Amino acid sequence: MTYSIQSVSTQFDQEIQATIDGKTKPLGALGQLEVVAKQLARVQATSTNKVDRLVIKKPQLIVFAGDHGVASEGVSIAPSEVTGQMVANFAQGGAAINVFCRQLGWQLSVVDAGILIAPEKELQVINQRLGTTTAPLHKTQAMPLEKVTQGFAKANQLIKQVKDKGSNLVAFGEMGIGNTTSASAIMAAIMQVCAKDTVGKGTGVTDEVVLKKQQVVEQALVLHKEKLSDPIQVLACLGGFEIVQITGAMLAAAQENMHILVDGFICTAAALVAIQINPTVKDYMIFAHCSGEKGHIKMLEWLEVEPLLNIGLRLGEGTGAALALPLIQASAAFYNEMASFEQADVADVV
Ligand SMILES: Cc1cc2ncn([C@H]3O[C@H](COP(=O)(O)O)[C@@H](O)[C@H]3O)c2cc1C
Ligand SMILES: O=C(O)c1cccnc1
Repeated sequence: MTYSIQSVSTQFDQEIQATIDGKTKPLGALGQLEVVAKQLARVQATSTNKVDRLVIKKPQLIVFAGDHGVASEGVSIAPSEVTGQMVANFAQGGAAINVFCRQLGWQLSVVDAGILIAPEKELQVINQRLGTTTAPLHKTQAMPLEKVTQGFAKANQLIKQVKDKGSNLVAFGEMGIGNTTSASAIMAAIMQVCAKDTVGKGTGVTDEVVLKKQQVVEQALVLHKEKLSDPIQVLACLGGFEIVQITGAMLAAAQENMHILVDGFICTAAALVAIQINPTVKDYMIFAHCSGEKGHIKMLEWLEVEPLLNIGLRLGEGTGAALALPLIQASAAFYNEMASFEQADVADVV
């Protein structure tokens, strides 16, 4: 699958910076909100050729769920069944992500990307199943290559629908017991670092289990060594059905000129792969937070990006992304609504 992602417009950079600097505040005093405002303006100018007003329309959060064969190695505090149980919880409105979406005005969709226990028919879960679970990544490929292509196609369609409904900002969350092991393996493969630097406690496993996770990841990296220079193969060998679809959805969202809000460790692993596939996608990404999961800060440093929040979240589900939305809205609001020195008749300090 190839993506045609436009480089974001830089032709209005001077005008954007002048607008930001002209507001009634000391230069740079709104910190990262100014960085986000500039990024929003660049992305929006790419399709509108205008930078006079920024809009955040119908923010949409999508949680993708997938089960992982590696979970049977005991790499999590929970068994695989919990993935399906949490999917039902999402559909019934009881999870952390539901609470924050209700509080903050996100539209929330839940996607079954391939889980062991399929949700009851009456539950509102979008069926984009690529299977029931991946294979254990340290013993064989997690999935055949075709599943990656299929997953990208499904994600693409979903993003088109979201765009058609009028959204210009999409965030992703994930649910999948064992997926910090998969994400750690992806991180190690792409950043070319060893398992020791990528594996953390996930749901909160003991130090003994962390060692077991490291061994599993090391074994997977050795097993698939020949294939890991290709990002699509990285997904097939080490990924999960939810991670595949998040990667595809990020690329599709950039192609649709939408803002992408990246959540924690697992979603950033998907972002790493997406950037390998098409580096331009990065211009559309805003990094919501720095997770408490050990490897996340290293991923963010490697990407040379600054997350908006650092409040020790280590949950996933898209919770960090959900909580960062008000900051993005604040960035657009100050850009649109703050008076300039001239308008307010304040002596210009610039
Ligand atoms: C009840 C429960 C709710 C969750 N919500 C998100 N996760 C998070 O934990 C999992 C990753 O950690 P690990 O690799 O250690 O399994 C993912 O499902 C992630 O979304 C949860 C985990 C549990 C147990
Ligand atoms: O940062 C995350 O996304 C995360 C960390 C631990 C467990 N689940 C998700």
